[in-house]
Amino acid sequence: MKLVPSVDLNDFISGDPIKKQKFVDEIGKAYEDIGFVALKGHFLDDALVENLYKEVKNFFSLPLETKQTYEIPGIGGQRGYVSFGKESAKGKKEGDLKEFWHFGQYVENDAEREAEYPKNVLVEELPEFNNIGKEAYKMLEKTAKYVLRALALHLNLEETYFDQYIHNGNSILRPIHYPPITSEPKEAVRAAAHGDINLITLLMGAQGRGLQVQNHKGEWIDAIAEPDELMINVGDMLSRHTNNKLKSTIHRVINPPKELWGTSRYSIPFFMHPISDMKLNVLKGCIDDNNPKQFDDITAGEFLTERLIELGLIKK
Ligand SMILES: O=C(O)CCC(=O)C(=O)O
Ligand SMILES: [Fe+2]
Repeated sequence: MKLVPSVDLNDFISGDPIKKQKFVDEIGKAYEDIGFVALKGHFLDDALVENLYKEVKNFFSLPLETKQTYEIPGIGGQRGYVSFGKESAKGKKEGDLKEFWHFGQYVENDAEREAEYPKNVLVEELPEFNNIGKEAYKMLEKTAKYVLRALALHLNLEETYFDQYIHNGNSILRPIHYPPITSEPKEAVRAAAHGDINLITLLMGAQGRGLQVQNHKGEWIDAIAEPDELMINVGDMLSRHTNNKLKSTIHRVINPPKELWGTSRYSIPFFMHPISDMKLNVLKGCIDDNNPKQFDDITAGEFLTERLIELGLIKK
């Protein structure tokens, strides 16, 4: 049984109103149910994906001392390198078995917003890593914009409702390396069960086994995408904003069986965040007698800070 539904973004941008509506209905239904889709027809071409993986592998292969020169204190790991074991899922004390990098927004024509965000960190040893990261960031952001337009229509909002909040938004592209496992990990896993913080997440690299999502019955389901698909899921910000009509599904990355401990896993999520002043207050259209308002009013900025403290990335 295929458990994560597949959709094709070409339907949405085809100009054919019937196909467009079909996409809106399919993704809307999937997000009210399992909270995940596998999406074809995104804006990353094969060469970009291949080069991105090559550069990401080059970066994580650098000596630890070199990588650590890019670990910047005081910014909650929001740009540059975060070393192995630093991040733990909300409520968990063991660190995840991963190291990662963060590319952030390339702000256009807004000095105030630019001053709000930490600067992107450039890797001197790998000029192409910086260039390809920026290109992938832009293409994932563009893909996410169309997905959010479809969701706006599903929620009976203006199609471009989210555009104002995501332009120059606080999105993050996070290449992750889960290194080979060299000793009994005990309680630690590659990524402990969690919901994502942001509006939506676009994940490259869910082709191999490892990623699992939890269904309504509490069962863990393998989420595996085709090589040309991105896995796209709802995050907690969008779930709050829609009064949990759209579901932010708990997911995790399990450790491989012992015979595969020697292999690395690479994955590259793009966390689509809005600008920090977006109000995540529950939309009026998502409240009714059967589903009264479930969440307090909060801005995206306040919510993010709360969660980064819980993840151990910023200290109180
Ligand atoms: O590595 C993966 O496949 C998923 C990672 C993930 O869920 C996350 O970083 O939020
Ligand atoms: Fe996640």
